Amino acid sequence: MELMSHSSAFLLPTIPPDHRPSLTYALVVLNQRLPRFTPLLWKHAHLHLCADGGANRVYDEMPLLFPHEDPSDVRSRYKPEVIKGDMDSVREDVLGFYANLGTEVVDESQDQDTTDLHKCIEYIRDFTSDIDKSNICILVAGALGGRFDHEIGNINVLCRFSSMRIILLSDDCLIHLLPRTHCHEIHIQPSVEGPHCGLVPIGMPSKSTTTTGLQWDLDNMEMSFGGLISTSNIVKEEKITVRSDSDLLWTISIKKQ
Ligand SMILES: Nc1ncnc2c1ncn2[C@@H]1O[C@H](COP(=O)(O)OP(=O)(O)OP(=O)(O)O)[C@@H](O)[C@H]1O
Ligand SMILES: Cc1ncc(C[n+]2csc(CCO)c2C)c(N)n1
Repeated sequence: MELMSHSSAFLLPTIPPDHRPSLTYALVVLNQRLPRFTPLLWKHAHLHLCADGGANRVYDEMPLLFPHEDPSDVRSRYKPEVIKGDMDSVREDVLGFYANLGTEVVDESQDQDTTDLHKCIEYIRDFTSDIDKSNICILVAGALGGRFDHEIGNINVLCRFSSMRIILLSDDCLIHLLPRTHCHEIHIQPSVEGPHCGLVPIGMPSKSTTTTGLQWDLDNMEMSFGGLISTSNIVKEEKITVRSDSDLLWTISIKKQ
């Protein structure tokens, strides 16, 4: 089975040049309070999208993260390339401001069956070549905490686009999928993440999951919702390995520095 490597190096000020896998990052900003490290994610990303009301957050809150700078300087520096959604949350003044700077606005108000995050992931999927697709990692800022229907909708996007690398982020933790098609190596960045972590089967029970590097490792164990899931686990080594017959969600805490 093919190996898939994961690392949260995007939370470091500079990504080590020899870092593997070498990925291209895209950032999607949602309509939730911006995580404090959003400027760092922005710097690492080559493409920046706002999901509908996410544009209000960039406009209103990016300047608050740079209290000593002129807000208009900050706003022109953090200009999204795309705003996409059903346009029921983004304010007219914000839309006008970014449209004037050249941001592409994609109005999908006719589609009331998919979320704004879903629409943004489709944009990235459809405008990325097949070669780039395997190299792209989508960071989603503001995806967790707040309204539970939104949170679970965001997690559902991980499952609907299970062949893409998508990482949901809040100030406190991150979540991504470990598809059952691969075995996984997770390279922990101890300066910025851990030690709390969890592994949760999603979609169907797991008959067999095996891990190394955790305080409570699983050895060919069954996991299911309503049965055993691994929460409040602790990373013990800098490399965690996971192999499962079911898709799993991996979550790890982000350190407050
Ligand atoms: N409280 C929240 N928790 C998690 N994600 C959120 C939250 N609020 C918004 N989002 C995310 O940001 C995206 C854009 O938010 P926005 O408020 O524009 O959505 P919306 O379509 O207006 O939702 P609704 O009509 O249900 O309020 C959503 O699709 C969702 O992914
Ligand atoms: C069964 C079902 N439940 C809820 C919605 C509503 N909905 C889901 S995504 C979305 C867009 C949010 O920007 C809206 C309004 C639906 N269409 N179908």
